[in-house]
Amino acid sequence: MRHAPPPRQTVNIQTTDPHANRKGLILAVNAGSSSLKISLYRNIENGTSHSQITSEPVELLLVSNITNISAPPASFSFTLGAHHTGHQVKKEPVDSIRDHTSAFAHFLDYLKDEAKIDRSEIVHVCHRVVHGGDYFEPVVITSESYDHIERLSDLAPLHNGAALSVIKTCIEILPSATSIAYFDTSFHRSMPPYIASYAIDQTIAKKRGLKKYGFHGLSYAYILRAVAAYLKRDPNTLNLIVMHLGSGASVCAIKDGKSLDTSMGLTPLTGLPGATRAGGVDPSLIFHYTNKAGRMSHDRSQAVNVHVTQAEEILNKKSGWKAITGTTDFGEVVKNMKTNAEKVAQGQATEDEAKWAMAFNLFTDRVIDFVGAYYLKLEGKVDAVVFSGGIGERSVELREFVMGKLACVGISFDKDSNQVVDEKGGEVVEIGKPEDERKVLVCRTDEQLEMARECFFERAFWEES
Ligand SMILES: Nc1ncnc2c1ncn2[C@@H]1O[C@H](COP(=O)(O)OP(=O)(O)O)[C@@H](O)[C@H]1O
Ligand SMILES: CC(=O)OP(=O)(O)O
Ligand SMILES: [Mg+2]
Repeated sequence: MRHAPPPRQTVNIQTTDPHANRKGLILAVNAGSSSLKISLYRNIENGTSHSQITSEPVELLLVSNITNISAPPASFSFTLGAHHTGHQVKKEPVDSIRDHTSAFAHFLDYLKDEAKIDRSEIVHVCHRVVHGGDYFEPVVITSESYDHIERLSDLAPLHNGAALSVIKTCIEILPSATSIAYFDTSFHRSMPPYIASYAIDQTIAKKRGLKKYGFHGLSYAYILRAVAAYLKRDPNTLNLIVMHLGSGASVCAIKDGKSLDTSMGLTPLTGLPGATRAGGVDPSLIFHYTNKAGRMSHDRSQAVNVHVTQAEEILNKKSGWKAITGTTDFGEVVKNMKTNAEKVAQGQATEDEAKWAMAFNLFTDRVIDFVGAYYLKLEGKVDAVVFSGGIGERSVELREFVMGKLACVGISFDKDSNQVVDEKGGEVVEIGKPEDERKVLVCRTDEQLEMARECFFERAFWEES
């Protein structure tokens, strides 16, 4: 069984390794529910016969973030060099971006015109694929693996279809590059069967693969590695409660460096609410919401075949804080909540004014449900509580709320440090009290780097290229 990969701070490449010559560029593509994040890397160890790699094996050449894909106009950014220190060529709303395919096409134009990168230099394209089913290891895209991912699209309707549409484009436009799928589900294979199973007929469950898979695994693997490096600890000794809070949000309990439990399930729908996702609801709710729950949805916004019922469409695309407030942007939710705070406190807010606090309170309430449960599951032995994802990394208010609740178990945070996270560089920022053994951290997750790094270290991929 392959667990979370060990830290790769120091790696030996043997002189005799015939595959040490790992030349070429790696493109890493992360199709999130509302975003497409693309990073291009160059291998630092080009052609070296023997070396000690002391930091990342790959160097970031450029990064493009396309956000708000599900709530147009999408915002497109293109930065040469690293995220925060690089030279931003462009950041603008782009009307022509309506889905992940058009977002990727827009990126390719910039790659050629602005970065002057010859596409033929790209040897591998790593794709984040959210649902891998029983595929755990990264796989080269062949017609068989493509079909496998396509069959799973119905179990990740906001994701697998989007990833496949980008994979299709890559196969057509970058024919000399190998497309490789990396799965979010892989990290959670360590969940014990009693945690991963649902209390249903086990014969049917096994036959149909009806169990908890868990998602955001590339992010959790990256965070585990980054936190271990920051704390100077062996990742296999770490117990963490990690919150990945973005348009899709989940919490993971990591015990001894392995996923013990996570809040998403068979699909990325359950657990916490998301931008357009309901999160966990009583399954009966949907039959009271609509009498067409079982009918197929007519939504054809996905480029590849995704077959979902109206129930799934409502709960995945027409719910979440978008349904409560009208916006998918949690930053807006927080801003408007603060504007209306006084009226809400005085009981004088209209429903329209109170909806922002309602969305914030509902979301954070569910976050602490899982944090509390995982604290007990880890028997209080927690080395660090980690905030991550677009909301976890940026929302001072959300972190303050969650940390306020954790005070009752003695995990405290520093209010001032929490305020200035945005101003600090680095992948991990500490917001706990320095003297506390149990750390409170914000980790800027990077699923693209996780894939590129794994790709660099996988000899088989370089043998094939
Ligand atoms: N300043 C902010 N405060 C709170 N939430 C924010 C802020 N900025 C961005 N966000 C939220 O982060 C989300 C994006 O998170 P991210 O993890 O990047 O998304 P995805 O789930 O698509 O990968 C946005 O949709 C928005 O809701
Ligand atoms: C699994 C999932 O919900 O991913 P994202 O948050 O990127 O949409
Ligand atoms: Mg994401």
